[in-house]
Amino acid sequence: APVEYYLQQNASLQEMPMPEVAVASNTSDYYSSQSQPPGTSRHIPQTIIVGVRKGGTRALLEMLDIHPNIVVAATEVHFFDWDENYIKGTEWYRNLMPFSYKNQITIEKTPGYFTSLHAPKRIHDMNSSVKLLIILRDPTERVISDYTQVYYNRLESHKPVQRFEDIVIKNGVLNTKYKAIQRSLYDVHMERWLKYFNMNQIHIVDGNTLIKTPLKELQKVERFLNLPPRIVSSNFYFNQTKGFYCIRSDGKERCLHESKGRPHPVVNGTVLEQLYSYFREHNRSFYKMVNQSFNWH
Ligand SMILES: Nc1ncnc2c1ncn2[C@@H]1O[C@H](COP(=O)(O)OS(=O)(=O)O)[C@@H](OP(=O)(O)O)[C@H]1O
Repeated sequence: APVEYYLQQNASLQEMPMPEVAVASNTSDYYSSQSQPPGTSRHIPQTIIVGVRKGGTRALLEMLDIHPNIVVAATEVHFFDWDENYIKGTEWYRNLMPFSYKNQITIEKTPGYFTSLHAPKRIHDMNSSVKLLIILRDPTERVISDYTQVYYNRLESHKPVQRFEDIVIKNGVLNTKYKAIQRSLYDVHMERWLKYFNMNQIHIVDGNTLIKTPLKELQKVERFLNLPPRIVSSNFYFNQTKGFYCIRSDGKERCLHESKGRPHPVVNGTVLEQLYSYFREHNRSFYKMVNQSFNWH
């Protein structure tokens, strides 16, 4: 069956991400729950973070929220990938956006858009000049992160869990039908986006770099969005306990939710090699497509 077949099975409950919560009281969620400040209104997003799931989408959104010219939707909206939301129409979508001033851009993130069959066309139909942000990380690392999330979701709902290796290897060969593997075929998904959007409307954020040197990646995004540089190194501090950078903004410090940055299982070396070699060709084709290389295995 084609890749699309497996991706359409996305909605199975056990694979659903946990509902995301806003990390701090100074996010736009808090802002939008307030009464409408004079001179503001709700706008459909001029920029959308379309994925990828487990790429670092929440970190990217929260870090962009530092910028005074950016307001962000606090929750994942799933407008373009879930039919039951899409049929509610653009006004429904707009009403979920925070209030913004004229000099601010609205950003929402829904990681599921990247692998959705319908999202590219639907987003294009809404606004053909929208700017898209896609945050990607090493595809094998992304599979392990995806597995880890489902693992914890299942533990929390008292469902049985399987070892990573037992899902990924079936009858001695790589189980390429595993949805987490399908989601890491970046070239397959990117092809659909490029049917509707030019590369000059798309900016790819390196999720591995965002973890290590967030400022560097955010400055590139500021430039892509034609925003004045406002995000600075003092907006970040490394939290030793969490093992990740956290955010300092408006006199407050905040780290992402504990479900972000969870330890991954140690994966058998042979299995890792099988994954690396499976993705290698796809990565090469992706680099060509976007005219950009990444340090993936
Ligand atoms: N600063 C900071 N703090 C915490 N976590 C960070 C940060 N920057 C990037 N990341 C990485 O973000 C990964 C989660 O990605 P997403 O937010 O896209 O996940 S989701 O699809 O919305 O569930 C998450 O994946 P895991 O490490 O597997 O938990 C992190 O590696």
